[in-house]
Amino acid sequence: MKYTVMIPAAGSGQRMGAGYNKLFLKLGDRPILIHTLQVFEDDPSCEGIVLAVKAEEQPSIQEMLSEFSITKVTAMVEGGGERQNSVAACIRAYEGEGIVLVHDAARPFIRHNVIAELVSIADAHGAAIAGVQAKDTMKYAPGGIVEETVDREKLWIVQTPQAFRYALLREASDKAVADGFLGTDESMLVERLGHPVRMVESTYDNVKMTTQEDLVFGEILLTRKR
Ligand SMILES: Nc1ccn([C@@H]2O[C@H](COP(=O)(O)OP(=O)(O)OP(=O)(O)O)[C@@H](O)[C@H]2O)c(=O)n1
Ligand SMILES: C[C@](O)(CO)[C@H](O)COP(=O)(O)O
Repeated sequence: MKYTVMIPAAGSGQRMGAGYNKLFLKLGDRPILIHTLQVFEDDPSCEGIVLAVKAEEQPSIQEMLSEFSITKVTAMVEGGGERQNSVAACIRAYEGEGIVLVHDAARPFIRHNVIAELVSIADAHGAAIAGVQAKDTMKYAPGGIVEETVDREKLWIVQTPQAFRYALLREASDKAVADGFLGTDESMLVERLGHPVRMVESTYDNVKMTTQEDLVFGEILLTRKR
């Protein structure tokens, strides 16, 4: 089953503390961004990549794509102030149909089998998102005061990719914009429509490169990948 992937890459990497977009940081011999794009470049089911970038970073990213022979980027759009704005720009720029995935550029270790399962479930049911089951005890503690220990058997730590029938995602994104609603993932926007979203078991190494510690884990994962 073919799909198109939308990849938001227009963040600032504040929590990484590099002083510039963390996607330019190298893992091994290439930038984080290239590791992530390569997964989809190598996937014969991926028909195209829609990339959201900062306007001022477009020239250097274009050079990076050429240097590493990433050929599947069909559109590069300007991102926005929030992740959701960047994803919305990708959604608006896409003129296709069928199944689309949204995947954080900061998650370079996504596996092909998880992608394939997400696409299959989204094709059958409209919406499917990657996640892993919580491993630690989870508590609800507003203001730092424990109110409830939540049954962790029912809790998932949500990741990307998040896969959707394009028409559903477009409707959800447009409604969120119209309502001024800001979510932290695309699933929230689809949930607001009342459409069921299915979890797909991902892997604990599908880590979002967010803070310095994640880079250490990423270098270890790279050695395992070789
Ligand atoms: N306005 C934004 C914010 C984030 N992203 C992208 O969304 C993904 C997940 O966001 P996050 O990990 O939070 O990246 P940053 O926003 O760069 O990190 P921070 O919050 O630490 O600044 C990243 O690939 C990031 O580039 C984006 O395209 N546009
Ligand atoms: C979309 C996401 O990766 C799912 O866990 C997460 O919500 C992104 O959060 P961020 O703060 O924008 O990195």
